This record gives sequence, C-alpha cells and structure tokens, in this order.
Amino acid sequence: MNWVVTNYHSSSNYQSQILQLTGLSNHQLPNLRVRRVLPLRSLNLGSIASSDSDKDSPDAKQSVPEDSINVVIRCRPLSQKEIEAHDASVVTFPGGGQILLSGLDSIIHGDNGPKTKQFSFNVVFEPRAQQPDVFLYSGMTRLVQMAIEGFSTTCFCYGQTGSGKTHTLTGPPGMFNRKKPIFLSPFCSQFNRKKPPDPLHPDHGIIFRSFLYLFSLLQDRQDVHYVLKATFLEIYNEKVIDLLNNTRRSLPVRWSKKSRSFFVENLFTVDCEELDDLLAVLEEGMRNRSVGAHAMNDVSSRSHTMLTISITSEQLMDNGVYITKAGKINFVDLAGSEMTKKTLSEGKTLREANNINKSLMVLGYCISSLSDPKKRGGHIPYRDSKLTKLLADSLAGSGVTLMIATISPALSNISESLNTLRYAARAKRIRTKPIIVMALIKRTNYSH
Ligand SMILES: Nc1ncnc2c1ncn2[C@@H]1O[C@H](COP(=O)(O)OP(=O)(O)OP(=O)(O)O)[C@@H](O)[C@H]1O
Repeated sequence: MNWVVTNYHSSSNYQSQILQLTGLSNHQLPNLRVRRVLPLRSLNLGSIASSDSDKDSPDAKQSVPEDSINVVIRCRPLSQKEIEAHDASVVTFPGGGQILLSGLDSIIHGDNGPKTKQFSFNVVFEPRAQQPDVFLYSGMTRLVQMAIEGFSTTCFCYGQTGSGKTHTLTGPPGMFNRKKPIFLSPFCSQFNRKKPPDPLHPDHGIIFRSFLYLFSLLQDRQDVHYVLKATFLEIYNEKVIDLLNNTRRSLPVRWSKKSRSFFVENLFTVDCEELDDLLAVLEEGMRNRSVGAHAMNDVSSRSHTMLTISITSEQLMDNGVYITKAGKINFVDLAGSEMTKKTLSEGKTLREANNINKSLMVLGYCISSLSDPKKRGGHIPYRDSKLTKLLADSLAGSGVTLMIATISPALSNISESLNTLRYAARAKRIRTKPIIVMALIKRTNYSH
C-alpha cells in the first residue's frame, strides 16, 4: 500500500490530482511509490517532530490552502439554582455572531475598566437554541462529510464546569446510563444487541446526531466500501484509560513516526458495521467514564473523554485501481475548568480538579502560542500533557477542527465566561492544513 496525501480544496478528482502531484502518467499509477506528506512543512507541530527527515524535501514546501479552527459559542439557559439565587443574566446577543458580556465592573475594578466586552464568532447559540440547531448550524455536518472524504476531523467542547459541554455532545444526564453493561467484542455486530437503534430524542446531542447523519451518508454511497471502527478513552488524572475495556489500566501515549502523530497503544478497537454498534460504543463509554458531584454540577465529568470513529473507504476507479482513504471523527468532551473555592472540591475531587486545571492550562498555552503569529513557529508545549499530545494534530496539524465553547449566562460565572470567550477568540486565529490520506492499491482478485 502506497500512501499519498492531497489537500482537500482540489480533492474532487483524485486520480488527476494524484497524477498532477506526482508527475506520473496514468499507466504508472498502480506502481506508485509516494510516501511524501505534502504539507509537512506547515504542520507546525513545534517540538513534536524532533527528527524529521522529510522536512527538507521539495514536495514538503508545496503551499497548501489553510483552514481556520471553526469556533462557535453556546450559552446555556440560567439553571434552576441560578434562578433561585436571583443570579442576573449578563450575556446578550446583538446578532451577526456577536456576543456581549456586561457587568464586568463586578470583576475588573477601577474607574477606567471596561463594563462590557463584545466578542465575535462564526456562530453563537443563544440559550433558547435546541440540540438540533447546534448540530445543524455549528458546522458539525461538514465535519462528518469531510471525515468520509478522508480528513481527520475533531469536534471538541471547551468551557467551565457546568456550562453544558456534555449536554451539547451527548445530552442531559441520564441519556446514556443503562444499568447493565453492554458486551462489546472487537467485532461488535456479531454480538448485536438484537434491538432496533434507539429513536432520536429532542435532547440527543451532537454525537448521536452525527452517527445518524454519518450512516445516512454512507447508505447513499453504494459504490464505495466503508469500514468503521471506534475507540473511546478518557484522560483521568493524567492517565489514559480505555472506556471500552474497563480494566482501568493506564495506557501509554506514543509518537508514531509513520503517521506523524501521537497515538494510544493497545486501545480496544470495535468494528462497527451498523448504527447500533456505534451506539453501543457510546453507551458503554458513557457508562464507564469518571463522573462526580461538586457544588456546581451534580454530574460533573472528572476526565477528558475522546470518542474516535475511524472511517476507511475503498473505491474502485476506472483503471482498476482502488483508492483507499482514511478519515476520522474525534469527539472530545473536555472536563471543565474549576475554581475549587466555588466547587468546594476536596479530597479526591480536589485532586481531580487540580489535574483537570493543569491539563487545561497546558491546552491554554498551546492555543495561545498557536494563535500568535510570532510564536506559532516556535516551541509549542504539546508534550506537557496527554490531552495536548492527543489534540496536537487537531489543533495545528492536518485536521479540520470545530471548537464549541460553552458558557453560563450568570453574573456569578462572569469571570469564567470571560476566560472562555478569550480562549475561544484566540483559538479562532489558529490555522490548520487539512489533508486527505489516500492509498492506491492494484488488486487482481478482489471483490467487495
Ligand atoms: N443548553 C442547555 N439547555 C438546558 N440544559 C442545559 C444546557 N446546557 C447544560 N444544561 C444542563 O446543565 C447541567 C450541567 O451541564 P453539563 O454537565 O453538560 O456541563 P459540563 O460543562 O459538561 O460540566 P463538567 O465540566 O462539570 O462536566 C446539566 O444538567 C445539563 O443538562
């Protein structure tokens, strides 16, 4: 198998693209030996790519169109607790992707301090926005389409504790808390649950909706053979734990020279032939993830979770060559930043909070460096946490990324909301270089 990489803006005609990129003629395609990843120069993975022999190749200098991280904001409604405490709403929505934070004089003291601050984003979801709105208008559908086309895509939720990250990705607490464990084999559908897929509920979040959309798109492409695999992990107290093989053993994160990215060794991978297999993976992972209660959220994520769907496709071209593409979708539910004085965390919860805050701080440094044109080419501290290692490629590599920043409208959370909006504004300036990873295979005796 010979891997070729192309950029997506010109991906509509792969064969002519490959010929153009490689300078080969049509009859040479089957014997192609191309191992060059074109946008290596611009991967901007800082210190990750320590020994990079490909760096100086002429191909690597080829300019590739960039993509910005797509940043959208979701503001949840005031919670019952906040309403009962007569907490004021300090967030308003002037329209056109604008969001206005008022009441800043309560945290920024001094006569000359600003009382309001306005931010501008691609899309802003107001408190009355419903789950289908967020799925349809956040850019998530584009991510699913691009993953099928061979891109590595990521949707991650960022925000303070209790701001609605898990709600946005999966739904309110209790949507996926089956009492009985689901037996998952690596070939999931052989152990099917023999029940129809769960019906779509208005509260179902982006992940469930993406699964449905993904399968509806795949069913339309009968000319292409797809293989779907899923993994689900959490980073708990700086340890990577497999949520589908629940031994709670810490798994190592390693650097792959071949794929030029970090990966988790020995992760349990589930083959998903049917929609129900994906749902089983989601349910099992949600059941096994670490949650706990504190003063600001009764069902608070105590870990960062990452659910990955790998989509490999194989299509027979006119000249008998199979084109294989490998895309993926990562759904990342970050644990929320916590002011431990407010969450009243202590003991185990405090230790978890410190680890959460530490890894989010490293993520913050990475976002801040990547968004600054002067620092972008320098050292980016991805290696300082497991979370940033696993997000490195999504943040500044060859992926397509959607960041959903969630905030509370309450005055009592104004400094956290300001921080989240500042982070989100920085993340908007990060550029990635999306690529499709493809292989060309000549087979003599293959049939689907
Ligand atoms: N947009 C929303 N509409 C209605 N309820 C919401 C919304 N967003 C969040 N909630 C509710 O607020 C509570 C906290 O939300 P959630 O657990 O998703 O927060 P979180 O950001 O994931 O918190 P943590 O970081 O502590 O895990 C939940 O009960 C959730 O259902």
